[in-house]
Amino acid sequence: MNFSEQPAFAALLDCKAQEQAITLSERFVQDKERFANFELPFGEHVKVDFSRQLWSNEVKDLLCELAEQMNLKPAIEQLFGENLFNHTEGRAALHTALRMPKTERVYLNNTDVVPLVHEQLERVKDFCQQIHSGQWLGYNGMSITDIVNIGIGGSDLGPAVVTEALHCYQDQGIRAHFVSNMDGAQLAQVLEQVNAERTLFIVSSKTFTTDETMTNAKAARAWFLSHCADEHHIKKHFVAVSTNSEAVQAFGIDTEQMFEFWDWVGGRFSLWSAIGLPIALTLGFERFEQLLNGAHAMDQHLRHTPFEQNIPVLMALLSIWNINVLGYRSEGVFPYCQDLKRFPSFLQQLNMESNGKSVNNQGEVVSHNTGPIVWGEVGTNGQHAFFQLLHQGSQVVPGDFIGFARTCYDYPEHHRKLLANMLAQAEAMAFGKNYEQVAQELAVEGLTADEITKLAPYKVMPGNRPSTTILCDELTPYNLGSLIAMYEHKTFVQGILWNINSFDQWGVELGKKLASRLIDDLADTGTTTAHDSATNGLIAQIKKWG
Ligand SMILES: O=P(O)(O)OC[C@H]1O[C@H](O)[C@H](O)[C@@H](O)[C@@H]1O
Repeated sequence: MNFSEQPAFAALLDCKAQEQAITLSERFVQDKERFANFELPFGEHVKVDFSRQLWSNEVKDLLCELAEQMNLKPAIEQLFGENLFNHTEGRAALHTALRMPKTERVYLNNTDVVPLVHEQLERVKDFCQQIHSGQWLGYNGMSITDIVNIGIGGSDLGPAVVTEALHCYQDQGIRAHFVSNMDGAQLAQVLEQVNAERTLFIVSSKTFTTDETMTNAKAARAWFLSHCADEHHIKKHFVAVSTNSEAVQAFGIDTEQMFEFWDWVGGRFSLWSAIGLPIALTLGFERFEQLLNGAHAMDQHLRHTPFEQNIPVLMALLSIWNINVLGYRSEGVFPYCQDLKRFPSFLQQLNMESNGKSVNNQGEVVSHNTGPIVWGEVGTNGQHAFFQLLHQGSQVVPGDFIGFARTCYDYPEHHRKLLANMLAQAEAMAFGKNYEQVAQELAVEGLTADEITKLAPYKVMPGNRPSTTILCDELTPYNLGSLIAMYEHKTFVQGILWNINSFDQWGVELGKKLASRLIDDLADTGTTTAHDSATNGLIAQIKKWG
């Protein structure tokens, strides 16, 4: 049954008007303990403040009831065992097994997958040891200083985000570069920075058929061979991470140089597998393990915490409240942390590719809204770009502020100001500034009554705009693992509530097919007439100018 037919959802709709009649300012006045009542700890390092959401305990209870009615509890249990969540591809979703300790067991088709996971982790560990100790040498007998990860989507964003985010932990003498785009500019710029003798290319692709990755990998191999003409040396400079050993071999990488993962790991959930090799190489294997441990701790929290205190469950339920009841269809994410600059892009893939669906698990078109538009930018940069709309625009965008009490950079004044700005923005969104306050300020500035009447409306900030603040003590590998897993589980819980398959992505297929035909059309020197007039016309113009 769809959630919109559940009794708890009807009750939520019933209380909408009553809830909307109370502003956040009034809520904080009425309940002096509102922060204490709505903030939740995750272990000792993370606190999540839900007090600035437009909700009450009654709404929270109804949302938790809705989760019960949608059988969330058994669904969460299934995420840790044999399941068929990705039923349109006949696959399980078992990324939680990637961060389980050796002692746990997860059977899929009568095979325990946990030993498979640890076997690959051992290989990653061993490989890191060889690279870091200088035992693994390039074709000229020199050690590796640079790695180039060639992959896209889940085979790029996860390792890229984590590697960048943990910049302060990059102490292994390895620089990481990431090439994803079909625009050759990216590959060209990376190749300008590296030396063939000391570079390792990691070709990462679950399918090993993705055109961007294959095109970049072939070009990288040709570049490498232009420096060292001997094909035998490829094995010292190219490794693969994939589920498709045949395609890896066909590309010319021996399976001994291949790290494996499995079809029960979705691309956007794969950074915990050998896809995380760039993380382990740049930060060290132990830090990679800490990242996995942090994610595992969040898995335990999801599995064993009552919904009322369950952070990812509440994040998902709040998005149901904001999207399906209050009608706010986009979600902002604002990390006040330069090293998390690509985190919004990572979350876009995680959430929008997972929940950008409009057909339910029974094959019917849904009658309710599903995945929001997820977007964002690091603070304070965003404040000087789009925060105007957040404060005074005609649409309300609930946002997540993410901050860290400590930083590894020795700029204490910057950090204090950075955090002050984060707190200020959440405060301004929540409480705004009313007409009387504005008028008073303008009077103090010496404006006449007439001038105040004219100017004040433009300066009013409506406030009452919801946000959540996620505060961590520090951006450590462990905390980052927990944070990413928190958003993974939010995405999963949303999918269960919306009754959609969060693990397929058929929507990306058509464009890929059309592109492969258009590649030939662009190569053909004649006139193209096979498409609609717009495509034909643009092809003609490209050929004229190209
Ligand atoms: O890892 P690959 O098989 O190369 O896939 C890379 C990416 O491309 C696909 O088109 C999907 O949209 C993504 O979910 C995936 O992560």
